[in-house]
Amino acid sequence: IQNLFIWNRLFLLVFCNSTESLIYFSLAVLQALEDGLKRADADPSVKAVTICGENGKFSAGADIRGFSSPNKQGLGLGPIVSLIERSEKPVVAAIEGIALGGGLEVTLGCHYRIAHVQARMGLPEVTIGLLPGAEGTQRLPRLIGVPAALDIITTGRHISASEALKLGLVDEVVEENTVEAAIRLANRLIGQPLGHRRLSLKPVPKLPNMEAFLTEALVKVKKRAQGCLAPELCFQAIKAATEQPFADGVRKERELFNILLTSGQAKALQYAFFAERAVEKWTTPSGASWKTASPQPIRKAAVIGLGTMGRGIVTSLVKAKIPVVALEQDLEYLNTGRKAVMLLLEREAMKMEQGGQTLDFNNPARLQFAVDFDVLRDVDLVIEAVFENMALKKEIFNKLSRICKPEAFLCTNTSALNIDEIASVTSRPQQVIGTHFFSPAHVMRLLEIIYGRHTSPTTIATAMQLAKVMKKVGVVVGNCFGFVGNRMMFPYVQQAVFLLEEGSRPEDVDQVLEDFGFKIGPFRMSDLAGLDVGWRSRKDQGLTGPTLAPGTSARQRHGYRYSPLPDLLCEKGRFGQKTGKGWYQYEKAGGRTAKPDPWIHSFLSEYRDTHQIKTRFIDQEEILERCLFTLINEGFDILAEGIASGPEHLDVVYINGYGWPKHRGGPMFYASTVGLPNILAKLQKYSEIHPDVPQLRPSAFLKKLVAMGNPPLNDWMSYLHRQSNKL
Ligand SMILES: CCCCCCC/C=C/C(=O)SCCNC(=O)CCNC(=O)[C@H](O)C(C)(C)COP(=O)(O)OP(=O)(O)OC[C@H]1O[C@@H](n2cnc3c(N)ncnc32)[C@H](O)[C@@H]1OP(=O)(O)O
Repeated sequence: IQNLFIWNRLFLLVFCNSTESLIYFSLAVLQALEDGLKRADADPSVKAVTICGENGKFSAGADIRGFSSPNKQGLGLGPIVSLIERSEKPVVAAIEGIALGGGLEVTLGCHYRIAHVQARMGLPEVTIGLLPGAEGTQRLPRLIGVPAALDIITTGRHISASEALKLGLVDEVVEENTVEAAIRLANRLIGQPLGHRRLSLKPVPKLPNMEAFLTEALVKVKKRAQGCLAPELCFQAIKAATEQPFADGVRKERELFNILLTSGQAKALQYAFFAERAVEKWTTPSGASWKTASPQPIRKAAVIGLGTMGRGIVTSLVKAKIPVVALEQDLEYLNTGRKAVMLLLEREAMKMEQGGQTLDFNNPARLQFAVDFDVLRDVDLVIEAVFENMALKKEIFNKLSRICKPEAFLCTNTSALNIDEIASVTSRPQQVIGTHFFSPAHVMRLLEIIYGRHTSPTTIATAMQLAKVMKKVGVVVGNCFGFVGNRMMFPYVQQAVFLLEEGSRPEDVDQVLEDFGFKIGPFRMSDLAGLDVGWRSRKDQGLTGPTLAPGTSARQRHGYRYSPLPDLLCEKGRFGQKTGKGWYQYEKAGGRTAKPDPWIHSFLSEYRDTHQIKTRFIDQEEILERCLFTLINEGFDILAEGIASGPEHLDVVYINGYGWPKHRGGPMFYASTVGLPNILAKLQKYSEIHPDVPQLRPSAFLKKLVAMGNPPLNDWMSYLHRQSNKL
């Protein structure tokens, strides 16, 4: 390649056992980049430079692990980007695969950018609690303007090559070999002036109403951030670009970057990034994992029940391009379900069209509706999503076991029911598995995958593969009441209700938890989900309703504290949003705006009078600690019982399914930041005050970890194994 200096073999990280490579900067890569540029500059035979990645991928940016190491890798990238920009020889970036974070910032130093049509670009630093700290917050607004730069930097979203071209982020999009196209362009550029292509020398394009635009944008950014610091600091860095010369803007960017780098939020978000990837590598206590099991292909699936969950699941399968049969019990239910599914799919198709994609769902080979179980004979996998009722589920599974082909997998969408009991009525318990979707199922990313006593590794692998194809985060967990998510949620909600008995109001409790970062507090959540759901479950468990033994104390069950408050609300027809009244009042049945309800306030004070409970002021600290620490305490029991194979699993469940603020890393990560001795001490304190609440009694595993000196989260599970070995 005569007059060109081809930058190649720079970024290489071989991952998994595939031949693909994902590239991110290490110190060695930075050094090589700097040395090479200097050599290219000094060598008169080099007339132009092309920078590309290897194996069809440009760069995934800096090594995220490097940010938490004392020797912070990637920090020297800004000066190298400047060095590229200053080069007297034209430098062209050939973007293939991905150019993310520092990878994209390198291309902003280049004088021209060519992207392959399938390339994706972005500055996702905000998602790991940082900002584009290699001068990206100063160059991008100069290239594509403030509104587009703000959007890309504060959301961290990936953009396609065609969007990048429209925005002016790249100069050309090619379908053929990108590196060759870049070399051709570089050849044409030799000897041409480059000054106008150096972004640091350009002004930020003016807006007629920049000040007003920025004021409004900040409000939006803050609202979306929900307590996360990085989006606001990204905003500040871009604002600096609009107000200050390039060099001062870079100084400001560095200052803001350092604030973020040393913040707990960046650590939490980076932990969450790796936690999500760690749960993909599932294992079970018996040693099953990807290494021991291969997923089976799912060429056709079925969904039984077209209620809220079934509709979302069908939509997810269609989006994943898996042919699906949707089944209902009769034509009336089928028609209602069909209309609802088609509406969801139309909305999804519209959203996808905006991103240049299509969704084919009007083809009967892709989506079929039926009432007859016989159509299930040839499906590879069934997801049952009927009403949460054991007898009904068992009846369906028994039927499925007789009708479906022997190799078909049978999944149940349940939030708490026993997988083994459901599997027991089939002739293939090894192919029965729980798939707990979260509502709305076509939106929520979490999929709890619950193996029973007889579930085979192949079935787990197939369910995990299905999650991946549906672009969901599958988390493999063991079988127990409520599995991981709901089991941890029970003590949290229970404490919230106990706090009402003692003196709080629903809006006080919600406010504290929303200030902590939850999307919605427990009472708003309960109103949204419907209070009748829990009521039905408590009736099934004999905790309330006609099966309750006469003479049972109103506030005790099985010798422990019980609050009948949610049951009393249901008896009054207050089911939440759907009836227009619950813990809050709404403008109408189905309304969404929660308003504190004076009726609830007087109902609570009458309740306290009836039960001779002295109303007391409960401060924010107590609300937060009692709700969160009982949830975390349950998490330690779950780990000790082997229901989940590590704390990351619990954290991924909570971040993706329960609105836990990601910038706090998940409940178990949060526990590690609060310090286990502190959590233990508080649980001990509250447990002494409320001895009739077993959920406040510290878990033996938590006590063990404190006794072992509060080890880091990564080491927790090793203490558990040591403990079991001794036993
Ligand atoms: C004065 C201050 C100056 C500061 C200068 C700062 C300069 C630059 C900062 C940055 O660049 S920050 C990093 C920005 N980049 C990202 O956030 C990208 C993160 N990665 C992804 O989004 C995805 O991994 C992907 C690149 C889109 C690929 O997705 P895919 O689904 O194909 O694979 P994964 O399973 O996600 O990843 C495979 C494997 O690779 C690991 N990995 C990916 N990216 C990084 C990274 N940037 N650093 C470290 N490790 C990375 C990922 O964890 C997986 O590892 P394993 O689980 O297989 O071990």
